[in-house]
Amino acid sequence: MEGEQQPPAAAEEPAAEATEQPAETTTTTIEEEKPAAAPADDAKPAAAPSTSTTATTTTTTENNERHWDQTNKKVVVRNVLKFLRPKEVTKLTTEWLKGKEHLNIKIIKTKKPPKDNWIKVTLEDESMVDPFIQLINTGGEDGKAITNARGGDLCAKRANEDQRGGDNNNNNDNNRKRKGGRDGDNDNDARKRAAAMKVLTPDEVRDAITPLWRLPYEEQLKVKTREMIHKCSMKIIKEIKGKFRILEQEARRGQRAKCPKIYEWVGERRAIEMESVVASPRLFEYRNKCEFTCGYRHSKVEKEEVVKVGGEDGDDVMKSVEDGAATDVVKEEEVAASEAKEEVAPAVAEEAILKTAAAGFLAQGWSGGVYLPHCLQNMPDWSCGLADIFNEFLATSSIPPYDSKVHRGIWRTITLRCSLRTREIMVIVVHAPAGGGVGKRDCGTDDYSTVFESEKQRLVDMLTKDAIPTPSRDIPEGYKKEEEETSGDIKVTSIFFQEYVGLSNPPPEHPVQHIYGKTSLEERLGKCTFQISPGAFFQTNTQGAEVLYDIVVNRIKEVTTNPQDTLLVDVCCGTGTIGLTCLKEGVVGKLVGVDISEPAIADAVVNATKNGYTESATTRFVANPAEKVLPDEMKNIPKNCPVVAVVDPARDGLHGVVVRTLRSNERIQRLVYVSCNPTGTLARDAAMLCSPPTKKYPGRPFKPTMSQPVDMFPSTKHCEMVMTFDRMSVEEYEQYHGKE
Ligand SMILES: C[S@@+](CC[C@H](N)C(=O)[O-])C[C@H]1O[C@@H](n2cnc3c(N)ncnc32)[C@H](O)[C@@H]1O
Repeated sequence: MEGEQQPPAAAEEPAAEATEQPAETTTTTIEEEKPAAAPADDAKPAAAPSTSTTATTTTTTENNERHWDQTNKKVVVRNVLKFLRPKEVTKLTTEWLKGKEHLNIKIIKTKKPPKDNWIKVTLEDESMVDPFIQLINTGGEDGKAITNARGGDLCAKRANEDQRGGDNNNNNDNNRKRKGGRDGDNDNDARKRAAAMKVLTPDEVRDAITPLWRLPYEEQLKVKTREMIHKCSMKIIKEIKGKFRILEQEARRGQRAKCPKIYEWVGERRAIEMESVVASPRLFEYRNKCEFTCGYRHSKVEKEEVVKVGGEDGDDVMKSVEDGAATDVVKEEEVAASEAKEEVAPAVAEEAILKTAAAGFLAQGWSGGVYLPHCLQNMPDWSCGLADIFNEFLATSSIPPYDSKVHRGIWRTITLRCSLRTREIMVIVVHAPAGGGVGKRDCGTDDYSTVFESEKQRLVDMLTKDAIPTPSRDIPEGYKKEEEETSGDIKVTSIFFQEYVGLSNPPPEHPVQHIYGKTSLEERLGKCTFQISPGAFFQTNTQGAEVLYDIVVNRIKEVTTNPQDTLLVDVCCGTGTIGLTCLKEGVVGKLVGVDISEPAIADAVVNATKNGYTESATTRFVANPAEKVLPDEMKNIPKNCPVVAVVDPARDGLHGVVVRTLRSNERIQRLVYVSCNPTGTLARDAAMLCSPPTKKYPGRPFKPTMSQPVDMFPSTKHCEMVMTFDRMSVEEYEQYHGKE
């Protein structure tokens, strides 16, 4: 997430600026090379079948394996050349296997970041991993080495043993060599580790997670408005001008007939007028979803209270003399034995830091341990109260937290979702298999199968037996307790466990195991009620979402002269929130929603009925990637039906096919783009929507006509944007491009 720096699992949260997408291609077998598929993110769920009826969600772990991450089938091959195109990557990997058909190795996917010299290869089956590694590292039976185009040796390793291309095992030999290469590097590493081991003060935690917290709210809004002007509207104009320049160059080279004159609006001083950021109705405790990482909390201990216990290999293990609570500390060292040697540099060990199993935020990366949410103004009391329960549980659990560096341990993340309006709380506990994470030891010391079920039950009891405790908060001055709209106890009403072996976070449709209470959360937003399943997206600031959706409703209302007959195409519709709100507000009469997430679409189908839309002619929800189904969905809309569109993609923005479809369907005169990444992917997509037509992006261009930022995350740098695009008129278009 951008400013807020929630732990990594928050799929819908703003994260770092969009980075260059690695080239990822899918091939089938070595004999039969299929054309490269569209780039897709590793973490993206597989395509779901198109459906207009209720999409059922698997709520058991029976089929877990089907969905599990393919970590065990992934190999990282290093020392390939940089800057290979997807086609070249496919060609290269096919060449590796040429003449080796008898080895029966099948590559199903490759991933190659353009600027790196490694390729991550996914094999069809785990049994192919060792022969493949052997082939790359030692050559074929003919003894012919497999090299890169310059004759350099390639080096293959299992992805879960490789640091940069796979994960984070610091014991990587290559790494050692690199680190040991220069003394200065070692010093730097030690310094970095020492800095990482520093225990942050509450102010420093707030600086890391809510970096604008020191500014009065009015100032925060000004900072965000300026950021939107410079990094969103000016960036879009720069990108559009860049596209004109490319067209000019192509025309000069004779690659196109002519280049149109630059559109007048693009050259204007304030080509995209940016409105001031609309304030969030709640400034504090606004989050309805909190995600905690399980790990170890670091706290300084008085030196007199600590004896250093020399581990077998001289490991620095600290033990509290006072209460004899060494077990947790020692346990962690056990779980991350090899890592601990690297982690605790001698200078650092002197600092006497006690580590206690806990859940919270990684305010300074994994090495710095987890920090409690109690000092953060945006965290509601209920989430801190639940964190207290989790911390009591973890500190007394015989099962350790997961260590993502060595992929060992069990408890991974905890997601809490709450509706203050219905007083319901949903808890989702993500854990590695009870038998051990992917980095488990052969000796079985990571196997917690015998105690896992009883520990699960103990946690459920702790979460549901009594009222949520009132946490003791450490909030700075100026914090005003928000007034609640409803009263009464807030209770944990549903609990899920989710087993996951992958290295990152589970995709939305990864199966969950329902353990307690209701199977979904109910939230009220505007005039609608929504069911939310564990894997479905929902805006994390409920009152902020009402402001956001109001703006969208008004932008749509402005152009629907005949609302009852108008159809809204809601791309990335989630649980149907925007579309159903528009129906309820009477600004459109029909709705087609598309979302890649099956659980979200299953919710959307229920939500349509919940809010009074039972007719299939009124609502249709499709569970599939928009790039796959939108072209046909658009074709199926009756010719005489007026259409408006809203898109609300995740941080990686719209797929090129979606931009092309929206752009080329000139019956869409207005497009409302809701973006959680206005300085990144919105700028990119806006330029593709507004530039002169090309073969790839045909159709009269759009123009941005209103840009309304909305603050959904006070105290953080993040900002949501509603940008309205209107189709350029035929007359204006002809001024630049002549008559068709
Ligand atoms: C920011 S959320 C918006 C959801 C909804 N509009 C709302 O406000 O609750 C982005 C949504 O995009 C969906 N998504 C991600 N990739 C997609 C794709 N390729 N096609 C369709 N939907 C996608 C996610 O599942 C998620 O529900």
